[in-house]
Amino acid sequence: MAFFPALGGSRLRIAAVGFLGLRALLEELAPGYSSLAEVVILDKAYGDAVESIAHLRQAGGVDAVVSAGSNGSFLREHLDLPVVLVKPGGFDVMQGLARASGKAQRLAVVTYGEVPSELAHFNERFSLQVDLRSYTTEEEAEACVQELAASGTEAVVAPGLVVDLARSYGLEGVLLYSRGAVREAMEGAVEVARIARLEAAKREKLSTILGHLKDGVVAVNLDERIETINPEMESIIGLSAAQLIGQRLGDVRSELSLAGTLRTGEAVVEQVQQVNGKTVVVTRMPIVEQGRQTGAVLICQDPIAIQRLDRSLRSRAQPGSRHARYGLSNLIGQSEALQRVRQRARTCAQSSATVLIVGESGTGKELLAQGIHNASARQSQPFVAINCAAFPETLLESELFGYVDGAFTGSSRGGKVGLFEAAHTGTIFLDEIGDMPLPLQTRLLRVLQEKEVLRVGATEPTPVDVRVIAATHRNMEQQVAQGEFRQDLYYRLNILLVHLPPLRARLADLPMLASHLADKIATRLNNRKLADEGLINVLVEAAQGYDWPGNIRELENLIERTMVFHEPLRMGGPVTREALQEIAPELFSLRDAKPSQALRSSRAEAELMLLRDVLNECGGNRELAAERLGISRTTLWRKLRRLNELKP
Ligand SMILES: Nc1ncnc2c1ncn2[C@@H]1O[C@H](COP(=O)(O)OP(=O)(O)OP(=O)(O)O)[C@@H](O)[C@H]1O
Repeated sequence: MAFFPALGGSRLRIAAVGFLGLRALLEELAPGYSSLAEVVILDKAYGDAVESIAHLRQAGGVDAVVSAGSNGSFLREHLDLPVVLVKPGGFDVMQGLARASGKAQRLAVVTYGEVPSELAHFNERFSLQVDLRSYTTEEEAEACVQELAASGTEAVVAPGLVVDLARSYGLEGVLLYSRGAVREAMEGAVEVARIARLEAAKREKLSTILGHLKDGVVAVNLDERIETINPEMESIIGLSAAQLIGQRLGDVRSELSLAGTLRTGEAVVEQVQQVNGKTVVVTRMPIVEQGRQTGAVLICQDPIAIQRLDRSLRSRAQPGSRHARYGLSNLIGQSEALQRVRQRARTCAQSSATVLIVGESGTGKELLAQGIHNASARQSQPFVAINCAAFPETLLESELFGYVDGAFTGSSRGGKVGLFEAAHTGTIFLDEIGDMPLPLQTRLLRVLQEKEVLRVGATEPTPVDVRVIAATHRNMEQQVAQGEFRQDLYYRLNILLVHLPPLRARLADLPMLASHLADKIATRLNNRKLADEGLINVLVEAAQGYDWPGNIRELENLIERTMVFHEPLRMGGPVTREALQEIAPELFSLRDAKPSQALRSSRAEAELMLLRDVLNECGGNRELAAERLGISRTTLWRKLRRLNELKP
C-alpha cells in the first residue's frame, strides 16, 4: 500500500520576504495562491526578517520562504527552512533594460553574486555599453551604487535593495525581477512547502514508531553524526537527544561507534556488548537509499527482553510443556489428613513464599505443587519441574541456571536458558531437593536471596521472579545435622511446610483413589469396561493390610497391571481375589506368609522414623503429629510403643 501522509490538516504557510518593487510584485501575486497557501508578506531584511520568521513559526508555523538577492541568501544561511530565491533570467534583464532605456541613456545592471556570463557575453557582442556590476553584501551594494552615481550612470536595473539605494543617490531604479520570475519562485515555494509537509508527516510517523520501540535506535549520516535517536537509546547512552544530535556517535560512546559499518557498508547482526556497564545485543546496518549508502543505523536490544520473547515463543510452540496441568481438586481423598493438606495448600497459594513438601515417594508431591501453583496468582505463568536426583551435578547446574555461549566445550551456540529463567514470573518445582549436591545448594541459596541467577560462564546476573516449591522424601533435619544439606538453605526452603502423609496412614482414601485411578487408566487404555467396580472392591479389600511403600504411584501401577494382565476383565468379566493374588502377589504375601523378622523390623524402622520426623516437626506435640499423620492420638501412641518394641 502506498503511503500518502496527510498535510497536517492546516493550509501551507509561506513567508514572502521583499521590499519595494519585489514586495509590490509579491502582494500582487499572493492572492492567486490563496487556495494552496497562506502567503505572509514581510517587508524586512536580514536579521529583522529572520526574527519575524521565527515569530511566525511560533504562531502557526512556516513551511517555506520566498525571497531574492542578498536578503534571500542571508535567510538561506540563517534559517533551517527551505528558502526559494527569485532568479532573474536573461529575459528579465532585457525587459529591465528596455524599461530603463526609456528613461535614461547610461545604464547599469547590478546583480547579486556574480555577473551572469551570458549577460556579459551579450553586452560585449552587441556593444551595448551597459555597466555590469555585482555585489554580495549590503556594504558592497552601497559602494557599487556610489561608484555608478559618480561615473555618471543614470539608471540601474537591479534587485530591490540596489534599486532602493540607487533612488537614494538620485538615479533611476528599475527592478530586475519580472512578474514571471516572482511567479516561478512562488510556485517553487508552494511545491517545496508541500514536500516539506509530507516529509515532516513521515518524520513524525517515524519518530512515533521509534518512540514506542523497546529497542534503542540511533541513525547517523556519512560523517557518523547522529541524525535520529529514540528515547530508549537516549537512556542507554545516558544523554538527551538535544545533547546528542549532530555529535559523532563514536565520540560520545566509542563502543557504539558506527565508523566500521560506514567504512565497510556491511551489517553486523546481534553482537553481545557492554554499554555503560550493561549487557546489550547490538546490530549495526548501513542505510542505503536508492543504491547509495547515506548513513548507518545501530539497534540495541535488551537481552532479558529477548529471552522473555524467546521463552514465550518456545512455550507457545510446545503447549502445556511449562504449565501445571493439575489443580488442588485433582488431589483425591477425603480423609481428615488429606483435607488438612488441601487446606494448607490453599494457604500456601495465597503467598509467594517458598514451600517445602515432605512426603514419601509417590504420595503426590508434584501433584500438590501443581495444585498450589494453579491456586496462586501465578497460575497463568510458567510452572517448571525438575527432579534434582535425576541429573549429575554439572548437568543439573546448567539445567537450573543455564549457561552463556562458549561456557564450556560442547555447550550449545548462543547459550542456554536455565529453568529458573524459564520459570520467570511463575513457579519452579525442585523435586528431591535433598539430593542436590552441596555446591549447587550454595548457588540456589544465592538465587533465593538475591532473586537473580548467574548463568554458567556469565559475569552478570539476570534478575528473576520465581516462586520455589521444593519437595523431598528425606529427613532434611537429619541431613542438615550430618552436613549433607546447608542449614541456611534448609531454613530458606522450609518457610511453609506441607507434610503429605503416606497412603498407609490414610487408607480411608483408598476406595476413592482406586476408583479415580481406575477411571483414569481405563480412559487412557481406551476401554471403559476396565474400570470395573468388582476390581475396586477386591483391590480395596486385599489392600487394607498392605503397607504401600510406593504409595499412590504404586496403587496406580498395580491397577494398570491388573487391567493389562487380567484377561476376563478386558472382556467385561469379574476380578476375583485369586486372580489378583496371581497378578499382585505382594499385596498378599506379606500378610499371609507372616513377614520375616528382618523384614518386619525394617518396615517398623521406616514407620518409626516417619512418626519421629513428624513428631519433631510438630515440636513433640503428639496431638498435632497425630493430626498431620491422619491418625488418632491413641493410634499414634500405640504405634510408637509397638514399633519401639519391634526395633531390633
Ligand atoms: N491424592 C491424589 N489423588 C490423585 N492422584 C494422585 C494423588 N496423589 C498422587 N497421585 C498420582 O500418583 C502419581 C504420583 O504422584 P506424584 O508424582 O505427584 O508423587 P511424588 O510424591 O512427587 O513422587 P516422587 O517423590 O516419586 O517424585 C501421579 O500419577 C499422581 O497423579
